Amino acid sequence: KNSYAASSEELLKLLEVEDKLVENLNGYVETLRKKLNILEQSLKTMNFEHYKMKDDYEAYLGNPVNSFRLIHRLHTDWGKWHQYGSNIHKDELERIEKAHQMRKLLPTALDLKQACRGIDDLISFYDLKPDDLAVGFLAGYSDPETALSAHDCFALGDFSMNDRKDDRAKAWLNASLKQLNEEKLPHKINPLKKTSVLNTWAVLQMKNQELAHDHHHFGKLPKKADRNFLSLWIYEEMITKRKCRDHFRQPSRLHCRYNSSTTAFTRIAPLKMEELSSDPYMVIYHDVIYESEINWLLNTSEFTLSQVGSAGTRSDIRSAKDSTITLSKGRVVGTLGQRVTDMTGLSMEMSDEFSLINYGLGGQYVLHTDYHNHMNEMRWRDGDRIATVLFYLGDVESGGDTIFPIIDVSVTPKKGSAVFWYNLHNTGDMNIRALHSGCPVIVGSKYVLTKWINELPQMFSTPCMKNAVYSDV
Ligand SMILES: O=C(O)CCC(=O)C(=O)O
Ligand SMILES: [Fe+2]
Repeated sequence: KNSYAASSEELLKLLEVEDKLVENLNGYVETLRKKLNILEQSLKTMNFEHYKMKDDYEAYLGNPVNSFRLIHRLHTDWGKWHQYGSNIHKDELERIEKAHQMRKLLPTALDLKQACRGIDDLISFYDLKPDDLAVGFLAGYSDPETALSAHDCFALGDFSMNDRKDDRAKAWLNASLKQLNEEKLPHKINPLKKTSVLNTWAVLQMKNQELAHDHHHFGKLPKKADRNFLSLWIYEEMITKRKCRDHFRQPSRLHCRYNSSTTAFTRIAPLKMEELSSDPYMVIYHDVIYESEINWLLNTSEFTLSQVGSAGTRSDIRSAKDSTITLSKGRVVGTLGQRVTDMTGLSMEMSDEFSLINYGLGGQYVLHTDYHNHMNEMRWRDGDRIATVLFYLGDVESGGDTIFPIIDVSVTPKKGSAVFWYNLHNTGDMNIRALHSGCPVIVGSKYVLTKWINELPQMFSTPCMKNAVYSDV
């Protein structure tokens, strides 16, 4: 048997095959529709009698003719219904048999592979984008009629993955998810499950990290971490050690207690907190934001697609979808501002507005520090970000930890928790140990709410230690 993908002659034959299949399925649907019509008719008749009787069955049965009819129809009609239902029409059977016969004319797995290879070559040779193909944009022409289905994209993603083109595979999987969300005519008999796509994604993600582990970049890097190279170096180290992947949430070296001392509020309603690090000072609060507040945040905010904000640039590697929003209005925002004060003992004056970030599949926040480290008059005028509070608005199925690679702390998003840490030393110097990153989301989506706290209004409430020991890396 010839390969279908190879020539247009062969493809023409396939068109004929499809013609016949469509004709056959049409006939099958027609036969079933006739059957359905008959059944609907009988149902009407039988319902009519049945409900007439139920209206007032004493009156109904008081009439001997009705009693006779009841017995008669139960004896004959209902028995016939069973017979009719179990009797598969000859035409029906023939249609199924024909579809079965035609299976041997259908393309095989090998044909599909060759077709995938064809598309893949097009992409390689002409530098096309899977995203463009997915929506029917090809070589300058846009035709929604030729858009690929979620299933198509998934098949191409699977092919690219087996062909070791991981970036391309990810692009296809993304396109597949997008089509899944937008599909107007989803396939009822052979539906594509979202979890299948997500699982393949997860496999890909893990494979990537395996590869990163195999390349020992270490040798090429400066032995003594030069300040300028620090970021790069740590980043490499992070990948190599697969910190994101290992869920090595450190058991708390310090201790867990209730915070009942920061403000008057916490004295009445202590917050559950867990200390993660003393340099920089870092704690997690549990159950610190209510379900109702989370719902308000997620339902009221309009997500605008944009790159993750000023503190860190978004990864070039990939980031499926993320969005930031500034929340400046609303009662909940005021309440949450007060909550942050209760947690930190810090004033919210001059701080950035809350920022809501949503990460989709593979979404990440590359290694960064939250401070600006302006070393001129801007610092005295605008202040720097002394501390950060990061609320987790939901759980993440897999991935998405916030990691602090220098101090080996990793925080797994947990709905209702918040992590608080200092970015600056008491001296006002930046603390490089607060370097952090949002790991790529593997499965699920991640919502966080960030408050970057300004140093200036804290002037009189935080201790000033002029000659503090500079505890760098
Ligand atoms: O999403 C995360 O885990 C990190 C977010 C972050 O670093 C920030 O908002 O500054
Ligand atoms: Fe950050």
